[in-house]
Amino acid sequence: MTHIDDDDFSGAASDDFGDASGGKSGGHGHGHHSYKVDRPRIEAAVREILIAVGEDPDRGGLVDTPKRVAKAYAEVFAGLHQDPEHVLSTTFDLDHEELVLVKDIPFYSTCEHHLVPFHGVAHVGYIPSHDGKVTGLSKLARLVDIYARRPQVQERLTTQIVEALVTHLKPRGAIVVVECEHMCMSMRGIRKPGAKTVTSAVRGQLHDPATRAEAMSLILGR
Ligand SMILES: Nc1nc2c(ncn2[C@@H]2O[C@H](COP(=O)(O)OP(=O)(O)OP(=O)(O)O)[C@@H](O)[C@H]2O)c(=O)[nH]1
Ligand SMILES: [Zn+2]
Repeated sequence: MTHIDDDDFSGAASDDFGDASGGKSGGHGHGHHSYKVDRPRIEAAVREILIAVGEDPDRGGLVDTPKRVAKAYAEVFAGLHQDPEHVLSTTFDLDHEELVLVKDIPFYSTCEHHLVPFHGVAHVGYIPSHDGKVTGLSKLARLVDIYARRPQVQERLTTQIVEALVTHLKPRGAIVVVECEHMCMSMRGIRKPGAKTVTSAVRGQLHDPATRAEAMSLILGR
């Protein structure tokens, strides 16, 4: 398999994400990982967890669970093996030097502290520069997924998205706002369902108060 797109999980029977970076090394920021999702290892671990919580991993409803979880993890953590540079390499010659904003991009991520989901929406905007690049709108949503499909914390998710924009599009400014509910705060622990965490990261001209206020009013205006 030479390239994995978000839609390619019909082919999840193959675990080899080895060349998902398009042959480039570096840029994925996870050089210490092997490029493979080791499904048998996940299966063995899940079986252990089932035993450890007091379940019978051999009962009918659970026999295939380790396999299912391994398949699901390969999908949920696929972003570890995907390269943002590759996604943002589709660019257009458009003479647009004003704000481009895709808002309310829904996503699911996994809290790296508890390995339970956190989910919500991301708002991703940038101001192209004359010598910078304009990319396809869907690519901004793909960028969100690449970083969401990893063990994450919300703060890092937010800054990784904005940094990828800065690095690969060289915009005059960039803004990312992420609003999430963390299941680790809803279903366990402090148990506050509905509590929302909002994080933002701005770069370049979006630091300017008027520009930032304009972006924020577009983001928050429902
Ligand atoms: N900053 C940040 N914290 C997070 C995120 N996701 C989960 N957390 C927090 O990570 C913290 C882990 O705290 P610990 O005290 O080590 O773990 P814990 O005993 O399970 O904590 P409780 O959740 O309070 O029960 C908790 O406060 C979580 O709310 C995130 O994306 N960003
Ligand atoms: Zn958590």
